[in-house]
Amino acid sequence: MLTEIAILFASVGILAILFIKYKYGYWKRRNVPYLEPTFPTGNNTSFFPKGVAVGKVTQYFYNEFKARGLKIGGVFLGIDPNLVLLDPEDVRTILIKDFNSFVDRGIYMTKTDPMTVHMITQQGSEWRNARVKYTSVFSSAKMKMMYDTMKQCFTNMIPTLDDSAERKLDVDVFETMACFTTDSVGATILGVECNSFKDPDAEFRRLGRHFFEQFSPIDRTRLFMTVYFPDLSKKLGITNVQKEVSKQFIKLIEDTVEYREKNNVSRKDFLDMLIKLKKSGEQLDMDEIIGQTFVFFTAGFETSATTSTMTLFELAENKEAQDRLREEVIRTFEENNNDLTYESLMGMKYLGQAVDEWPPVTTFPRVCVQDYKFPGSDLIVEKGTKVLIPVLGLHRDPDYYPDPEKWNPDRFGDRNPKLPYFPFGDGPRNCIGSRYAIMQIKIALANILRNYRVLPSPLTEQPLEIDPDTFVIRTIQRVYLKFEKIH
Ligand code: HEM
Repeated sequence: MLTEIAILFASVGILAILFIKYKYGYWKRRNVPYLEPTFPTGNNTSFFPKGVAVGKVTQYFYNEFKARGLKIGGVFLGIDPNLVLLDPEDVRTILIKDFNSFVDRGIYMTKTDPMTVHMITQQGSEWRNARVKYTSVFSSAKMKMMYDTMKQCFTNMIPTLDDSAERKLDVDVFETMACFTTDSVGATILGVECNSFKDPDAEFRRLGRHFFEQFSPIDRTRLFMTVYFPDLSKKLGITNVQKEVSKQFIKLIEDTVEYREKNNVSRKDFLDMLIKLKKSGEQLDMDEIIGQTFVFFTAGFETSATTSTMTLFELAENKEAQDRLREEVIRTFEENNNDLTYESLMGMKYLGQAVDEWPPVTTFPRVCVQDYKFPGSDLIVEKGTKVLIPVLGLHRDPDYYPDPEKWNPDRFGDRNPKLPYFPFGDGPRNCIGSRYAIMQIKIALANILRNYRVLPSPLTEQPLEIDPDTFVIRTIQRVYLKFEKIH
């Protein structure tokens, strides 16, 4: 009996090794230059990624292939082959012109958890229907409608910054920006007052922190499985959202929708628009409301908080740029009767350039949905192949952006549109929330600069390094700054 069990194990082991070897032979068989993978993570360097997708490692892929003079290269994430595109023209072609062959992202979702099913992960016609439905929710008219609410949320930050300025405290900038973006997203999307500044343990801030920063060994194992073995994970119904986060968020949304429907409450927020869509006969059930509001909440606060944090850090290090930006802000306020309208905020040129210098996303993927031949090449990309856009690699390539590590908003003064720049993706599946994000970041930066001088803090350990495990750029070290009130 023991011998038979040993033979069974040995056979399964040998079959598994042969299967993995076969999978790792994919790019060789297709004659595509590739990086040698190692089981189980393939070419990813991060064993326990903290999120849904790979991150900084894509810059390494980009640099490796670029050093070999290549325009495309093959890598493996887990055992799945991924094609890395280096040529900005190829990137634009698949995102825009030949979008129909690359509609999906292939980011993990499972129907067993509604929190994982939303616009980022939806595929094919399901995604198309959602995109049509929600495009109007993000129109510039709707942004203007939310502008005052967002501006109001900024005032929540003032007592904290005033107090820190008076007591000369070092401020944890990401935490402060995340409290603002959480309040703002909570108010404009869910119509709730999050009170993140008043209560450090406020429910929504706690949820956001939990989702992006706190992973138990079980959560990490789930993330490992869903990133490296998505097909098996799907069969097993494994979710990549922490159970506690799911439970709390679902309850919050269900209770709010039920309350509003029962009491006929109408508000100027996204949830209200979704409830109205549901009432108007659109196909929209509670699971969909949960998934979409969850992605608006998570995509809405973390990325904007990162860009705001890093821009403030750079401004503290570059006094001249800070003074120049403050001058523009004060002039704009003065020209508008000491107020800041939506139009005047969006019209500030140097502010726009400063924000453009810190795009927070490292990469985004596409999946080939029908066999595709690249123009001017013999390569046929097979249906089902994942394609990685190495955004960080492209944005920090000195051939396009000289001295790329130096923060220099002037490089966006008269940017050549041919240069690769994909902070919000591109084409029909670009970021639906880009207007919202820019408005939110600009409100924070303009109002801070008008009221405070931002200074470096000795508590920030430099040089700052990007955490390799995250998909949105996060520094390993916390960023602290000092704020000095301008009277
Ligand atoms: C600085 C802030 C932000 C950045 C840098 C950012 C970046 C991105 C990127 C790179 C993509 C993928 C685009 C592609 O595949 O072509 C994306 C998609 C998306 N983003 Fe954002 N985003 C930001 C803020 C927001 C906000 C505020 C929201 C919503 C409130 C949002 C909602 C979404 C959604 C729903 C998608 C999926 C769109 C689709 O598949 O149709 N994002 N974002």
